[in-house]
Amino acid sequence: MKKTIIENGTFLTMNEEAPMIQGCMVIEGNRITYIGEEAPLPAGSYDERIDGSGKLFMPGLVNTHGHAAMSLLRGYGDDMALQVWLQEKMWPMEGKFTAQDVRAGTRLSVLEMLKGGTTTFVDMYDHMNEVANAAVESGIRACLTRGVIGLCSREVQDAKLAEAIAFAKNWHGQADGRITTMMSPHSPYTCPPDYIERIVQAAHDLNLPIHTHMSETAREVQENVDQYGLRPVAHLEKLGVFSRPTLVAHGVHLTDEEIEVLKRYDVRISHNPGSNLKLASGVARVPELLKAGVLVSLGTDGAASNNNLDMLEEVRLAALIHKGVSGDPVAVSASEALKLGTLDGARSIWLDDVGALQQGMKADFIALDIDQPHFYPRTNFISHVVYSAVSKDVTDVCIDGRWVVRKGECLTMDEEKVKFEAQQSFERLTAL
Ligand SMILES: CSC[C@H]1O[C@@H](n2cnc3c(O)ncnc32)[C@H](O)[C@@H]1O
Ligand SMILES: [Zn+2]
Repeated sequence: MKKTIIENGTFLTMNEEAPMIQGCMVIEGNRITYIGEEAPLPAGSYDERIDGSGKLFMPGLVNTHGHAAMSLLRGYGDDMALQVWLQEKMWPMEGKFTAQDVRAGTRLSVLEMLKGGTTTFVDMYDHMNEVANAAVESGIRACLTRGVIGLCSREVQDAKLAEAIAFAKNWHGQADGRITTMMSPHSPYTCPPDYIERIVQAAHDLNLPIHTHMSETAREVQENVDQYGLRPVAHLEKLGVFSRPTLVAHGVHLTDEEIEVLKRYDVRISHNPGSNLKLASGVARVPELLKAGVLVSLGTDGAASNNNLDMLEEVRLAALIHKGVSGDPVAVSASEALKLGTLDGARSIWLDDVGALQQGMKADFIALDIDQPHFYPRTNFISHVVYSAVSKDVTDVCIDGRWVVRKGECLTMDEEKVKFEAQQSFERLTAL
């Protein structure tokens, strides 16, 4: 098994016992086997020695909600509210997407995410074999789910559910365990109650978690009350969704009581600050969720509502917006925000061995070039990463012990080809 040592590095570990280490880290196969001030073995004992001076090493960022293929629609429907944006812009265009388009859009997104330091992403979409193949090819870690919208005939519902089940079964644990799967009713407003119940049953049968959009806008909450007499949290609780491990995207409009319900069921919330701001959906009650002990993580959502997949930006937004709306400068601290984007992201998708630089953890980490003006003076690197760093600072990315980005270049994907094919797909779609 190959043994690599990174020497003379600055390590931001996300391990509370030793948050910052100046020293070295050893990787054997796909695991971190040592991190500390002194090298554990003589220099000649390693297959590879990497000089980490001038670099900050930290866990890879974990993007817990998105629709990668939607990068094809970046800039296609700006400055609109969610329902209008979905109905008038996204769904008509997505209706024209072929598997090839999903492949092109997903590969573009994966390239962007890798270069910006994201090592794991969650994706809910259609044509998911293309998404899984992009994960295999690129080396990224992924938690994937065929999202289903049930506003269609029973036959089409059946076909979509069968496809979601087959996808989840076939891909769970693939790519050396880098791929895991979930089951996804898109939302309470796009899936009739009996369809949600059938998806929950399938998740039980497959022993898989559920991922869904919920309580993203005030309008959605009101319409749920009008249609079903319940707010979305009570509605999904009644349909048994929370009887499965659940990751909810958005959760913007929640009452104190609903936060308690989510805590009781250990439901996890993917906070998508950039997308929520852009779609004017509101600001999630993250300080209250954290105070109640709900596990919160960060997501970009699709690039059509963000409009990038820059997780460092989401970390910064998470640290900033809650100060702004509450008037409390410690509403979400820098270290809390960074935890949401790394360790808690991994925990939110039930990955217990990624998200920190620690002995025994999977080797999913990134390096930032800290020999730049905005990282000086070298005082508090947690502060510098959250408030000063930009995605361009990411120079190297290692996932599952494999380098996928070195010196800013993706080693697993042909960048020019990926960009060309995405442009071609967009042009074909808009010409139709
Ligand atoms: C069934 S595949 C996923 C589906 O979700 C749509 N989508 C993208 N962003 C959002 C969002 O913020 N809220 C709800 N739905 C969203 C996307 O267009 C796909 O159709
Ligand atoms: Zn979404």
